[in-house]
Amino acid sequence: MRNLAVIGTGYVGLVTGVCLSEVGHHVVCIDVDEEKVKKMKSGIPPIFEPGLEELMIKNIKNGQLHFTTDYTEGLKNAEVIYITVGTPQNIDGSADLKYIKQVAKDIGLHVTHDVIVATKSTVPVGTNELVHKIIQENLKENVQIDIVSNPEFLREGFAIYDTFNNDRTVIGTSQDHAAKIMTEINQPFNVPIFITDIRSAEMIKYASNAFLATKISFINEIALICEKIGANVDDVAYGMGQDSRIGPKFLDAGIGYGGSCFPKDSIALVKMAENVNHSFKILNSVIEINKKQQMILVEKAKERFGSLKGKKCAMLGLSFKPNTDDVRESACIYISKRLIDEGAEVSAYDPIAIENAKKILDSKVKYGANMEETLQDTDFVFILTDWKEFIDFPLDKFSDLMKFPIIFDGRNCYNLEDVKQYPIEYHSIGRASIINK
Ligand SMILES: NC(=O)c1ccc[n+]([C@@H]2O[C@H](COP(=O)([O-])OP(=O)(O)OC[C@H]3O[C@@H](n4cnc5c(N)ncnc54)[C@H](O)[C@@H]3O)[C@@H](O)[C@H]2O)c1
Ligand SMILES: O=c1ccn([C@@H]2O[C@H](COP(=O)(O)OP(=O)(O)O[C@H]3O[C@H](CO)[C@@H](O)[C@H](O)[C@H]3O)[C@@H](O)[C@H]2O)c(=O)[nH]1
Repeated sequence: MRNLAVIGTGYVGLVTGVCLSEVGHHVVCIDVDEEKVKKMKSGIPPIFEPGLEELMIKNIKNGQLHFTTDYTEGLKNAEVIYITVGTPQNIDGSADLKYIKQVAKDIGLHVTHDVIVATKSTVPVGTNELVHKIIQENLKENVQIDIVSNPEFLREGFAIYDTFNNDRTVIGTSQDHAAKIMTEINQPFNVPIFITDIRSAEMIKYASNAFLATKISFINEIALICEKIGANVDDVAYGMGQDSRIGPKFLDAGIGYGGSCFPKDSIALVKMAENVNHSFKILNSVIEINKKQQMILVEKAKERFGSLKGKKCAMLGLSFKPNTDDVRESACIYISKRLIDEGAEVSAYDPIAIENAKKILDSKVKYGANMEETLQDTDFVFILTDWKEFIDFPLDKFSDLMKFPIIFDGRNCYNLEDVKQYPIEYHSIGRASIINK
């Protein structure tokens, strides 16, 4: 088993550190955020991720997992250093590499022995070469630095499961020695390993996210056509997904994709293509379709009511998808703003993301303690996230709590035949509306 350092403890860093310690490696996680490190040292994860806390506490207790803000201490024995810091967007949409560059400099300044540096952050093609250059420029000792691109494919909400059950691990390197060590470190996860060159590994990550985003925008366009021609997009997606060349996943029509990855990575890939004089037309359309799709419920509500001025809306679901408290690029940000601009009153509820939402949504948004309180006396509901709590909510309760239940479901949470049993007006995505008085 190896001594490893993980720099950055966001989703990727913390999950990576915890899972590597779980399979027996000795891991030190380094972060510049002192508050966060203090919390993690006492076993409190700064993010909500099913199963993470238990594994974290277990491995801290058995001495496999440590946290520090000190690079000297953190890198002292590391045979592999993982870089997992954020790569947010610049104003023009390209990837902002300021955290990556800072980390590369700090590795150069602190490392005193031969080491492999593996980048897990999503970085534009060529970045690992830049990381190598910055480390070399700052080295104080004559040591060997091997560079590896090791992109991360985990999904929030399934991060631990994905680490142990991923479809592939990608290792990009030109060094046989580095490929051998990285393969050995990853062996306990039992995930197929694909070794390639650094640039291809970097591109695999962006191309994968862009392709998944494309599937989502494609089915959302199909949904809009289904509504106009009287087909049911859920059945269409099911029928398409039966073809193994297409596959059933990522064909759920809805209010588009959000989160910390697809929106930023798709724009970053467009920019990367522009830098080599290629106009990435499909991906530009995917992004444009997604922006439009995020507003689809507002358009439906405006069509239904004429004006939203003075209307009371209950917004259910604030995280960008279920099983996470992450609200980064969640559709609720744009939808609530538009509702307020249209003069509507917005009450909102989410099982776990309210505190994060409060930090970014307009102060005019009011929050309910539960679904019942949020729905009380509202004119219409927007369902933005397919939380199990919403799917399981008894449909008759909508009529009990609302003046007259008008539901705009952005995630197709309910079966149309079930809805027909209740006095509910129901508008969903890519399916016929139900007007039951
Ligand atoms: N979130 C995901 O599900 C996911 C999945 C796959 C890939 N990625 C990619 O992984 C990268 C990280 O994403 P995230 O969501 O985990 O990031 P994040 O922004 O949530 O966390 C980054 C962490 O790095 C720390 N940090 C910043 N500068 C540092 C420094 N100089 N030294 C030490 N720590 C430092 C921050 O304090 C923070 O804790 C991004 O490139 C992202 O695109 C994310
Ligand atoms: O059929 C679908 C599938 C997803 N979504 C939406 O797409 C977004 C992203 O969902 P998901 O991919 O499950 O979440 P992430 O945690 O953002 O994971 C993506 O982004 C990560 C960061 O790069 C990658 O590591 C993962 O492989 C990739 O799935 C969410 O808003 C979902 O609601 C749909 O609208 N329809």
